[in-house]
Amino acid sequence: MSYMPLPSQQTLPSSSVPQRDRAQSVGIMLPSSPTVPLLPSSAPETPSSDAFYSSEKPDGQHKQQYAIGRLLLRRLRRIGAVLHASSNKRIGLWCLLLLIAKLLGEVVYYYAGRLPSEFYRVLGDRDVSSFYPLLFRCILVVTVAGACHAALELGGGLLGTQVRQTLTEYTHARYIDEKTLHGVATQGLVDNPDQRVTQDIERLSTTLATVLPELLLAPPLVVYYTVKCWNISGFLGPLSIYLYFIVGALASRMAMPPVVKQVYRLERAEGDFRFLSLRVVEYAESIAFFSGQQRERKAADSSLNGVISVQKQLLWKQFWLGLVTQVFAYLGSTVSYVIIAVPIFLGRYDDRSGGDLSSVISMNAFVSLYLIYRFSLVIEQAKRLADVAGFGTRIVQLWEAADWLDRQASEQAVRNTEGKVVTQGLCVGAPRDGRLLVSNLDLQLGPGDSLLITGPNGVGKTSLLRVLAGLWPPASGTLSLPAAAAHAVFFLPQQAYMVAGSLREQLSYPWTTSGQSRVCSDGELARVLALVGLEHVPRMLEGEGEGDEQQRQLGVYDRWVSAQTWARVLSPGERQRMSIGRVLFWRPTFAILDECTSSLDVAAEERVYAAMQEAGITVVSVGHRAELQRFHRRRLHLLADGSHVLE
Ligand SMILES: Nc1ncnc2c1ncn2[C@@H]1O[C@H](COP(=O)(O)OP(=O)(O)OP(=O)(O)O)[C@@H](O)[C@H]1O
Repeated sequence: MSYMPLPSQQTLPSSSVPQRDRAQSVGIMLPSSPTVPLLPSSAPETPSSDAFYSSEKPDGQHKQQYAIGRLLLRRLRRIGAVLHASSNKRIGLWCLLLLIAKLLGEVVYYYAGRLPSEFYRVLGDRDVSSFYPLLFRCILVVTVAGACHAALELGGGLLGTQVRQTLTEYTHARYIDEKTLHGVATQGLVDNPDQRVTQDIERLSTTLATVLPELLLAPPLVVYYTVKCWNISGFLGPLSIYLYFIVGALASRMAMPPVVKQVYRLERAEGDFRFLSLRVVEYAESIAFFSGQQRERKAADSSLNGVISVQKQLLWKQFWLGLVTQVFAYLGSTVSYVIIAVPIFLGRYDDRSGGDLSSVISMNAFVSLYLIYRFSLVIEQAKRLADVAGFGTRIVQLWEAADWLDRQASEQAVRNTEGKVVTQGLCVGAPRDGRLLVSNLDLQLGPGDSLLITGPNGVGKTSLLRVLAGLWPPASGTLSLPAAAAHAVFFLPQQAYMVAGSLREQLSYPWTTSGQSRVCSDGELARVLALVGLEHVPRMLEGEGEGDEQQRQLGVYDRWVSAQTWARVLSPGERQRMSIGRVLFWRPTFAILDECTSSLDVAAEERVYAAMQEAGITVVSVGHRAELQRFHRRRLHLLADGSHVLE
């Protein structure tokens, strides 16, 4: 037996403050305590992104603004790199087709733009013989323009879906993995991750599909029309248009950052609002028992008010941005008059008269207006770019949280081939306030060394299990886990998780471990169900899917059942038994059980523990009942000051 007294309120000496700053700087939300080294030393050095989202001015420093701009660019570049590296070749194909349609559309638009001046000339000269061919050309041009427009819409939509699929699959691969899902959920690294995956990626993809062709096509068209404009009015024309563009771009650049921040804040507020609505449904019974409807209604209204208020602020920020872009769009036509006026007042067309002069003026006006239009289109993209920046930031933050957790994972767990759980000087800290929960734990558990962890509420039992399961990093010390952990260690939380699927899938969840699936007979499943006292469940499912011919043809173990139905028809105790059934099905070397029998009566608890013992599974349990001790060879008692007693 070892006993390690420690002074109370002890905290861990650590170098976590700069690490925390660095993680927050990439937009990962971390607990405020500076004492627990949750962050890796290799986190990237970036400016504080808090300034990026909040409405407060980032100290008014240009340097910081510049750094935030660089951070934003880096994040957008990362999205570009993911799309570029993707095996989804259709993205490139749709991009190319979209560009071709856009280019064709521009050529047709150019010809359509010349038609009025030609009509002026033909009508001015009363030239009937030229009128009909011109009319025919007009119909042809309009038809091709319509086809190009429809093709652009289709191409844009298809490109958007391909981009969405690629980014979502990449995000799934980064987010739904061994560590990230749990880390993001329990450490609250980013807000509303579900919304980032489902909504933000969709919005980013749709907006990107609209913005990309405009921006890609802008440079060659601008060069082409600059040359044309130069021919009409000399260098003064393009010069005044370029000046107009530079002032417009600078003005919209100034109005854009507040919109980006606000888009980000609105997404967050929307996510919180949706989360609240989901919770009301999930906890409908608790709310009904407490008669808490009034309070829930108030909370829902208040969350809605939050969303509306941020939405209004966004509308105002967009108003200023819209004002700049629209004023510049309209100013463009005024600039075009100046450009047309210059050669006229210089007397360049003095030899022309009547219809001829008006057709030349109309043609020149079109060329200069078109150049201005191209530039104002670029300025107008500012609003969409602000959306891209806001959504993109939220998506990449999730990837950055995954990167950060990956680095933690690679630093924390060593694997051993002896199939043991070994800790040396292991310290566990509370994530939020940095309190030391467990200190200097030296433990060696081999197969058969079952351990019961006890201690008062909130002392750190679950936190220790998370560290032992390799889900959380230790604050300090070393941890060695059996190799091929997925097969060797099973972790059961207190709240049983019911998946959507058949009884076979429910019991054999997660269907594969260490990349291997297990084929099992109905008889084997019935045996496992009997061990945990759920032999009645197949009978309960006999009526399932009655109206569905396909379902009825399936055996009772294979009928599909929704997750809601599972949660509704099984009591909390039955759900816990089902979850223990999975352990008996997979027979891992170690099962780490976090009060996962809390809803079972004493007899049922003893029955499942006996079954696990018989199956040769070594259990590491957290539990409060004294009866549990006889199923464990060792006991670890945690004390509130971070010390422990190991027997
Ligand atoms: N995800 C988290 N984020 C921040 N703080 C946490 C988190 N999980 C646990 N804590 C804090 O760490 C401390 C230990 O919690 P833990 O759940 O490990 O206690 P426990 O001994 O398992 O409690 P109980 O007996 O009630 O289950 C608590 O003060 C808790 O508030």
